[in-house]
Amino acid sequence: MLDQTTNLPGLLKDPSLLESRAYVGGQWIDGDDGTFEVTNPARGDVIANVADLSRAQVGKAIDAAYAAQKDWARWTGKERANVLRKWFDLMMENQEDLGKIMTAEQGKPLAEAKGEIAYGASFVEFFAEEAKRVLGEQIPGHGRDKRILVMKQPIGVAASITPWNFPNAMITRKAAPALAAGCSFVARPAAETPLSAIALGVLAERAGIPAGVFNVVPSSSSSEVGKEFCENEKVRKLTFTGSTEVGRILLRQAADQVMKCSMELGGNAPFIVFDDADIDAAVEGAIACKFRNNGQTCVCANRLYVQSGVYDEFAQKLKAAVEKLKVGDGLSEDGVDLGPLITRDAIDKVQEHIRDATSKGATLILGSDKDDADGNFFHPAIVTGATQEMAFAKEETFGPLAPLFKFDDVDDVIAMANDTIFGLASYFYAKDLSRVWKVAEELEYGIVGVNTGLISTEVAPFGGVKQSGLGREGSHHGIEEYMEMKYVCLTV
Ligand SMILES: NC(=O)C1=CN([C@@H]2O[C@H](COP(=O)(O)OP(=O)(O)OC[C@H]3O[C@@H](n4cnc5c(N)ncnc54)[C@H](OP(=O)(O)O)[C@@H]3O)[C@@H](O)[C@H]2O)C=CC1
Ligand SMILES: O=C(O)[C@H](O)CS(=O)(=O)O
Repeated sequence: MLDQTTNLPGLLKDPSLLESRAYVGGQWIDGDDGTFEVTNPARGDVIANVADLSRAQVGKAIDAAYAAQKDWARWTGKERANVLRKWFDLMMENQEDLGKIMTAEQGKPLAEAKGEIAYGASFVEFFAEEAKRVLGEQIPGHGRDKRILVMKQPIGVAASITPWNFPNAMITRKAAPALAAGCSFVARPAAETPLSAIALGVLAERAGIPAGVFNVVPSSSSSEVGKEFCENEKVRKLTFTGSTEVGRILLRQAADQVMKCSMELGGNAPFIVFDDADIDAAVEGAIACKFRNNGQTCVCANRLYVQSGVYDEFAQKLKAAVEKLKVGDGLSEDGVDLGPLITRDAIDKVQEHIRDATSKGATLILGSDKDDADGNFFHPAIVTGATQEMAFAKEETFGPLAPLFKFDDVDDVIAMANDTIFGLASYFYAKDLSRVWKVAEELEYGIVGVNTGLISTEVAPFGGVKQSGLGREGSHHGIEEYMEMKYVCLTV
């Protein structure tokens, strides 16, 4: 660990954004279960002691959301749009401070954290606009005296459980469409990164979002909160981003109420480079796709398949590019590309995958399976000679390891790419148009990046197939997750 303490309030233009209480029903409250520590993963020091809410207090937040929702739904779409737009404006006005809070609790370099604030804010901006465009239908009746109306109405109270890797955007990607639709919202952030979520509550209050419409319930016990969300009859929608393992738990719990769920779960993205690819562009895309957030995203390339004719060139150019990446403390050093991993466990998993691969014949051409720095820092690694028998072919590494697989035939690589229970993001680089169509159609994934390694945007429907999830977030489709459709049959 770096021997330096984090004076976070001293870094902020507006220290009041650094709140450690919960935001429930428009009130700032302490936790009945005391507080839990939030640490800086780069330095290991405690940066905040955050309110630890009990399950009963989470129940009270649900009550507040339930009480506020009906009136919020009576606002016009434009009225909701105006306060959401104000929320967006406040996020962007405070981008620097929100970025510093995120880097302090999550570790990503400040530039990347500020980028996430803009990304997270873009969902608020987008769904502020969508709030005015929730349309119903009139369908020609099945009888001369029948008139058919289709209404779209907000589902009610929505509850979210989100991970530490995108502490701002994973909440706004859910809360923005929910609020735009006229739902109220209870957000439970990851215990590793609650400060960014609480800061969203500070700005929601300033934006004029009514008390009880947006609530933040930090807690050290995620399972208790999950049970409250799934068992409380006032909750009508559960939206989760995280591992498939936890997604399964929540789906089982939500089944008792047949609750409407959105699940953004794990991935194992293939990144395929064909021999007609622009190799330099493919290397640039691989860096962006593999090492974004230090490999800690569900859409990061987890397996890199390179056609044999360009394998050596790609491996050499990728190694040269990765060697230039700077590892360091995103709060105190300029030009840092890779911050710390979130925990020691995250490092252990990367090391485990490297050792598994080399024990099965892979070659480590960059990096080490040992920590080369104290604490949570781990330098990026590349292995060649990767095969489908190695752990990363089935498990998500969720860290800075790039395994290179060699292939010859297009049908073989599609089969290998699809040989996983996951189906979130996939990528490939090629120029031949018939090959592009064939591969894009045959990859079994919710997202396909063609000649790009970055696919994250508020205007597109983000989500997975197979065991990577249910539903879509972002785009005009995203608001449907928070609406119910009502068919009215009028006899006239
Ligand atoms: N598809 C996507 O968009 C994303 C997928 N992921 C996947 O998640 C994994 C890594 O992220 P990670 O945060 O560790 O994932 P986890 O699934 O462990 O945690 C995600 C969230 O769920 C909470 N949680 C954990 N167990 C329970 C439970 N029993 N009931 C209710 N909530 C629970 C966690 O709380 P706490 O941390 O406080 O325990 C956290 O807030 C990877 O597999 C990654 O692919 C991650 C981010 C995005
Ligand atoms: O949690 C994640 O990994 C995100 O869903 C990835 S992205 O939407 O920020 O690309």
